[in-house]
Amino acid sequence: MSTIFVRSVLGQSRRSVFAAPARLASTSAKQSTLKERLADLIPAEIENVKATRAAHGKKSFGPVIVDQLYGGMRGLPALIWDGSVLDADEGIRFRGKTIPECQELLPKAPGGSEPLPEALFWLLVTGEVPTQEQVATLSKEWAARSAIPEFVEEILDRCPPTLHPMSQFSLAVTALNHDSAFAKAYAAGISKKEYWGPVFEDCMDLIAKLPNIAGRIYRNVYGGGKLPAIDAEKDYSWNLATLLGFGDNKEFVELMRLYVTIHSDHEGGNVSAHTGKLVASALSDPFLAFGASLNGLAGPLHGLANQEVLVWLRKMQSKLGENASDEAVKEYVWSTLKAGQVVPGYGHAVLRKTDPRYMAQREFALKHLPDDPMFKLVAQVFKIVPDILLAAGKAKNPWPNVDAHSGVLLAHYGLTEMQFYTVLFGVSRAFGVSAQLIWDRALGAPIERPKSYSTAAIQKMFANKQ
Ligand SMILES: CC(=O)SCCNC(=O)CCNC(=O)[C@H](O)C(C)(C)COP(=O)(O)OP(=O)(O)OC[C@H]1O[C@@H](n2cnc3c(N)ncnc32)[C@H](O)[C@@H]1OP(=O)(O)O
Ligand SMILES: O=C([O-])CC(=O)C(=O)O
Repeated sequence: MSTIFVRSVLGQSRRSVFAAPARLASTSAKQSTLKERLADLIPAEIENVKATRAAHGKKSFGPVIVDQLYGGMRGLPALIWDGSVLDADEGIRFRGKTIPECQELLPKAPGGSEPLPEALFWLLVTGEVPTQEQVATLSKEWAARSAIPEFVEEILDRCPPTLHPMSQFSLAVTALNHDSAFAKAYAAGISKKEYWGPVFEDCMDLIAKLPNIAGRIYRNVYGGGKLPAIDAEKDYSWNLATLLGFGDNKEFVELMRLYVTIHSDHEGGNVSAHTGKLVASALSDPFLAFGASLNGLAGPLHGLANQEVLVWLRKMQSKLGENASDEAVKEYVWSTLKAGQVVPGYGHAVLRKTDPRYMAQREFALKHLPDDPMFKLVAQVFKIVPDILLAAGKAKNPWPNVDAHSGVLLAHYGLTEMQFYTVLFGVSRAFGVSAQLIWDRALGAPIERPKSYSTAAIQKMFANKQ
């Protein structure tokens, strides 16, 4: 447990569960399951939050300026989420750990070198690095929960292949609400204090069922035959890769482990995470909440950008041919801007440096596919775009984000269907949203309801106060 104490107004010392660096779960938790470990941690964190609110609840957290009301609430401090924090220059930390630290510390598959997403989920939920055994137990538990109801299979089978994979994904996830443990428990009159238990069960089911949903969408839309069964002896990413038809490619399986780990969470305010939190604050169950997250992730300024990047690169390639000169690429980038379009994969609402998720994927490419022509184009664009965005003078961040790199890795291994890419992002984002929903219910987070103002009210408020 943490060594950092928060002093409450009652003068009692409170332990902050998550204030100290993550430590090995084995030292404090023996071999408990994730749910048992969470049950241990919740009471102390409830007290920690109470103490923090008692000590600081009435203090100002800085001014709000009118531009923030009109400007997408950029930078407005408005949410609490301990699972991950985003620094504008450094990028994301999961429970205090950078991506390279996660790559080093989290358990890996036998013979693998990328972290297992199971371990990342344990870290997000508990703040602790799990043991190899705890991770293996989680893989097995997810495999055991992986089957999707027949009627959800039928919904997917009835979707026209022309329906975007993200719409199919959102439909299927929403329909899982049919068997929600939380919705049933709520209808039966569960006490507020117990909410987190069935929400945890729903989140475990949600994550577990996503490979079957993603695999079915992929095979329905793009062909590829009957969906194989989940193998309970294998990890989540191996199963995901296998259901997509790429399980026999070890490098692709490793890519899935890295991909699902790094796309999982990006603090609380991004569109998909915040949407899930908002919808669940009305006590909609995790399937309804995550369905809504997916609908946000499907927007081109958010998760769909990974599809848009590859579409844009392919268009560039077909116009300029392979091995285009820097001058030709520059001209192409300018033509995108002059047409009033964004350069997909560049810029960010918070980041002001190159996204470390981009760098992790670049490292993967340098290790496994340094000569891939499309990777070379991505690297060439990386050299060229930032200067152009700076010269154009609008984007606050000219550097690449995570979406600038993911598509080229997937395409290298033969997953060339760009419209499917955001589904994989969604599988990963379920990890972060789930961890957040579990903690929100454990800590009794209330329904969200910020205040909106009319422009007339703003004008009246500041009339004669120039
Ligand atoms: C997983 C993720 O969600 S990562 C983000 C994925 N999205 C993309 O890659 C799409 C391209 N990027 C963008 O559209 C933006 O940079 C966003 C949506 C990511 C961030 O938006 P904002 O926080 O509003 O960015 P910012 O404050 O820098 O925007 C200022 C101006 O620069 C423009 N701008 C920002 N990024 C870009 C870009 N990549 N290309 C062209 N123009 C850009 C904005 O459109 C805006 O123009 P406007 O004043 O005419 O409205
Ligand atoms: O943080 C954001 O706003 C967008 C993003 O990169 C993510 O959600 O992964």
